[in-house]
Amino acid sequence: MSARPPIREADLVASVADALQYIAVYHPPSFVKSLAEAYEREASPAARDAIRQILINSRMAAFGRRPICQDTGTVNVFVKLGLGARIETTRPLAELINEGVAKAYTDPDNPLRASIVRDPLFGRKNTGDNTPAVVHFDVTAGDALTITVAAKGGGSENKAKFANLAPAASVADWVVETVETLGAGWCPPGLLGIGVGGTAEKAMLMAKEALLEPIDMAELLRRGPASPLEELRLEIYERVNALGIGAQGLGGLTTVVDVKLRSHPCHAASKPVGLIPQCAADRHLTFTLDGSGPARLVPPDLSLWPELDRAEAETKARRVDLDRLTQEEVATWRAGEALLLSGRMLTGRDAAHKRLAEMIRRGEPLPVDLRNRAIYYVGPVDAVRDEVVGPAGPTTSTRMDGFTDLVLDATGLLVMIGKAERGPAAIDSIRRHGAAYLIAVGGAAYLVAKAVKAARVLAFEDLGMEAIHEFVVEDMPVTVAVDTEGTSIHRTGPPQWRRPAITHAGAPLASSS
Ligand SMILES: O=C(O)C[C@H](O)C(=O)O
Repeated sequence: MSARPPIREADLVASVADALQYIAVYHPPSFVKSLAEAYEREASPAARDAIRQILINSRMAAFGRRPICQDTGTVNVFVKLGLGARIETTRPLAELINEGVAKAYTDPDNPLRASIVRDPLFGRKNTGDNTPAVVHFDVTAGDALTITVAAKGGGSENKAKFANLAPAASVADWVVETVETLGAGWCPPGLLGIGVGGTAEKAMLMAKEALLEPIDMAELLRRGPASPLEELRLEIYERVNALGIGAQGLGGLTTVVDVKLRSHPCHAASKPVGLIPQCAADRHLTFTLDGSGPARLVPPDLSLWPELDRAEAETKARRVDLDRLTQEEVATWRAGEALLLSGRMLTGRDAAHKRLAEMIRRGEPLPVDLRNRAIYYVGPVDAVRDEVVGPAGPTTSTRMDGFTDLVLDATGLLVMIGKAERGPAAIDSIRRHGAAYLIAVGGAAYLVAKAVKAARVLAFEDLGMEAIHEFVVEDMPVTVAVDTEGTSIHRTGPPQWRRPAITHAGAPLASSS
């Protein structure tokens, strides 16, 4: 039998690029199925509407071949290199992988947002092509090269946690207590990846790798646990969902659709635990190269995506004209109320806020007038073809909390739009200023972008996706998250849906290891 031909450099680069393009637009079918089931089960109207938007968005992204989320992620790559694999190259493997990443993210047919900044400490300048990826290598037996690519959103990655527990401490207790502190910035409903054992870095790596396993919680619930590890997965799944956090932290039945857990031997004195949440933009794919050509990626069966429409939710929503916004009108909005926004809004997120705050502190005139305006915390994907803007879902507002009082004081800004909860100081400032905070659904970026009818950059163009834009929107769906009285939906929603945790067999859950 003749030996296999070597893996060609070009095939490797093309396969990485194709896989990243693929996962940017197609949710894994197992995620869509679980989310559709969660939608059917959901009893909380606010959470149900959020899940509906995520599912509609997922279908639009799959059919329109545009990113599910504006945050097209940090590229995580897991390489399993068979000892006998031959690659026809003189270049380092990571360099080839990064060439594939750059090719995917700058694809003119479907450009993905570049989110990576070169230097995390100083300058924070965007690299422009989303490189470099974070690459992990594992040398295995055999002669194949297996690569898993994942695109991990910043909001969920920001909520990763690690603890070195006492050997007798309960992992389930720690996970449940920790998830309760995470807020909604990780865009639930999603998954939890948990790694137990090894060392600190091993536990975190296992948590990340666990997220790449197929979703099988429905199957596990049906057949019951077959091992202590599966029992623990079930316990955590039931207890986390019993917290009532729900989709987008609005309060509801489903916070996680699955809990993935890996373990590894560890020191007798230790019990390292890594926890990494996965947002609703679950994106990963594995392919194998054996020298026979590039990976052949078959599009999923799109009939799996449920066909839902927004009509029902939108007929109940209050219409708001952003061009005639007054403090009196904003004061009539109540936390939890659904709004449809039309008119002009400004955009600005982390880097723009930092710059605005520096200008305010130096007493310099600002490049935009924020008085009585709304600002949307967003970093959109670049537009293609007839689009006004690419996918443009909200970013985590909590990161803007530190600027809120200063900006509200100095500018007369009236409305902020983002996702997830605001902290106590920001809520207090919103109340004192008679302002309001609204949320769009994180993970519904393409759907939100369809409400944007015109877009232009107004200031800080050098910040790229973080520049200040002006959007003209029509019927953009949002929910009042903090009203002028300081009532926060993220504080009032989840307690209403909190319930005692029961086992899959219906018995009350006592905590285990
Ligand atoms: O960067 C973004 O667009 C969003 C970010 O992933 C977030 O969830 O806050």
